[in-house]
Order: sequence, then structure tokens, then C-alpha cells
Amino acid sequence: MSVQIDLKNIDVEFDGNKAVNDVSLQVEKGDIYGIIGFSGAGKSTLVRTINLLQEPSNGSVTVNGTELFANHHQTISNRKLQDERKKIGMIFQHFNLLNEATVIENVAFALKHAKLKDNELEKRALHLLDLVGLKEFADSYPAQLSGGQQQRVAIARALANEPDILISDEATSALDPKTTNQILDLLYKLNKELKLTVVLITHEMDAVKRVANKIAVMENGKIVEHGNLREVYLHPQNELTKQFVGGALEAQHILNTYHFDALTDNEELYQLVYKIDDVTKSIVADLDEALDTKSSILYGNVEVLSGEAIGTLAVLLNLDQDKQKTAIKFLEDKNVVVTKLNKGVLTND
Ligand SMILES: Nc1ncnc2c1ncn2[C@@H]1O[C@H](COP(=O)(O)OP(=O)(O)OP(=O)(O)O)[C@@H](O)[C@H]1O
Repeated sequence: MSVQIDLKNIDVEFDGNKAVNDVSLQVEKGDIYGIIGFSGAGKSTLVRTINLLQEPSNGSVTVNGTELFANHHQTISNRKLQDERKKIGMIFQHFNLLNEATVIENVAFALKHAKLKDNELEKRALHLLDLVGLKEFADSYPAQLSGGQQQRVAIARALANEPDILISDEATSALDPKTTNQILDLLYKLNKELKLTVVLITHEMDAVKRVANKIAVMENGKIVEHGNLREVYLHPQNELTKQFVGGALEAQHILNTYHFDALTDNEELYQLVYKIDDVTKSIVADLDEALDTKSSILYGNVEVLSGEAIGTLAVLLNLDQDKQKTAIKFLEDKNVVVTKLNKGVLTND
């Protein structure tokens, strides 16, 4: 995999305040890179540096092997920057369509500099509308379309110049959950079929879980955690990440209702997380049989992470310390990630 977007030590300062503070991020070709964080974390400002819609106050920006910015200066001509920008499509929460123009005219508008003959222009615009499932709405006006359909038009328009990167800045925030999933699935399809790299800014973990392969968590202008989605999901280190990892949060909420003060010395609570495909469905029964014990399952959940089912269990083991170790080894040998829960709270020991 080759690095396609390389942001190094990016600062963006507004009125002496750092909206982005020393952020480095590498996006590889073919990634769907989710950038998650609460409002004001600096996500939009950071991604706007990718095509220099926002100039950094410090740091360097390299896209598709071309350095665009370094040492406080744009390092290519404006003309070249325009060309580079064409390779980076963007979609936003607001669709920003031209209401007086038809759907096909909206898409064709993005091709106005492409020097295509009229029939080629129409053919290309129709092809793009077909790609997003809206060919039959070519002659409709935006107001006649639903929010999800309007976002599809915006996606077709963003793809007009055949970009190899698509930046989606809260593009599903104004949509209902079902439409959100349809748009996310469209981005996933485009990623696979067009080999389109997607940078997905959102405050919704569900969106990241559905389609992303990588994740960066932003807080106060900094990336506090990043990496492969499954790894970050299975081993969240940062408090904010733990909050975004819905299953863990839900588990803690439920476990907090148990009375852990009543646990005996031999009782320990563990969180087991595993890829369903890797593990026999009877993992806890297998453990009980191997160690001649009876474990209690206090919480169980299955989530789908970019198409992969991940199981989470909170299990109470009633074993002496040596046997606890044997149990953990038994589970880890079976590709289960085991984390001790201290009275229901995730710990790192
Ligand atoms: N042009 C600007 N001038 C001054 N301050 C700005 C500007 N753009 C962003 N900011 C500030 O920078 C910080 C980060 O904003 P940014 O929009 O990047 O956050 P975000 O994580 O994308 O949140 P949101 O989802 O609300 O857009 C905020 O405090 C915001 O007020």
C-alpha cells in the first residue's frame, strides 16, 4: 500500500488558538479513513489542509506524491494546485446544489473546464448519475429529490473529474439512519469499484464502523488515537475512544449496575473480544470444559466492523489465580482478546 495523503506536523492557528495542533496523518491508497471527534475538535480544519482550502500555519502536505505545502509556503504553482485539487473530490453535510439547474446540469457543471463536446459531456454526466443510482432523475430538479438523493447528486458531481480521493465532511449528518447507511454503502462501493480513497469525517462511530478500515480520533485539535479500525476498536487506549466504541460503553453501563463489591477473591471479570469467524461458537463452554469450571456471562454483544462480525462478552471466572492465568492463555491461544475488568471498568493490566 502506498501513502496517498501525507500530513506532517500540521498546525492551523486562528487568532492565536490552535484548531489543529501538531497533527500527522498518513492515508494509504484504497483506505476509507474515518476521522471521528466531537464538534469543534478540528476535523474539518484538518481535512481542508489536504487540498489547501485551508493553509496550515505549520507542517507539510503531500498528496499523490506531490508536495503542496511545506515551510509555511505553498510549494507548487496555483495552476498546478488547481490540477491537484481536481483529483480530490469533496462532499459536505449541505449538498450545495444549484436549485435552478436540473440534476444532470448540476453534474455537468463540474465538467465545464473539461473541454468535452456536448454529447460527451452528457454521456459522462449520465454515467456518473448511473454510478450513484440516479440516472432516471437526470431531468429532475434538486427540490424534487429526497435528502439522500440530493447527496447522491453531490457525490456524482464530486466524482466528475475522476478524483482518486473523496473527502466526506459530515456528509450523512443531515440524513436519517436508513439513508445514512445507503450513502455510506455507496461510498464503500465507490471505494471498491473505483479504487477511490475516502476520508470520512463524522461524529458517529456507527458510520466509521460500517465502512472504514482505519480510524483517527480527534480531540482539541489533536489526534489522540489512530490505526486499523479493528485494532483500535479491540484495544481502545484513550478515554474518548472508549466512549466512541459503542459496545464497550454499553457494556460498562450494564456492568455498572452489578454489585461488584460482592465478588469473592477468586472471582474476576474479563472482557473477551473476538472475531466471530476465528472462534468456535461455544468458546465459553469450551473454556468451562477445559478448566472444569462454570463461567457466568454477564454481557454479550455482536457488532459488525466493516463487514466483519466481532463478538464481545463480559465473563465472570471463578478460579484461583493460577487457573485464571491458564484460562487467559486458553482464550488467547484461540485468538480472543482478553481484558481484565476491574469492577466493570476496562483496565490495561
Ligand atoms: N475560519 C475560522 N476562523 C476562526 N476559527 C475557526 C475557523 N474555522 C474553524 N475555527 C475554529 O476551529 C475549531 C475547530 O473547528 P472545526 O470546524 O475544524 O471542528 P470540527 O471537528 O470539524 O467540528 P464541526 O463538526 O463542528 O465542524 C473550532 O473551535 C472552530 O470554531
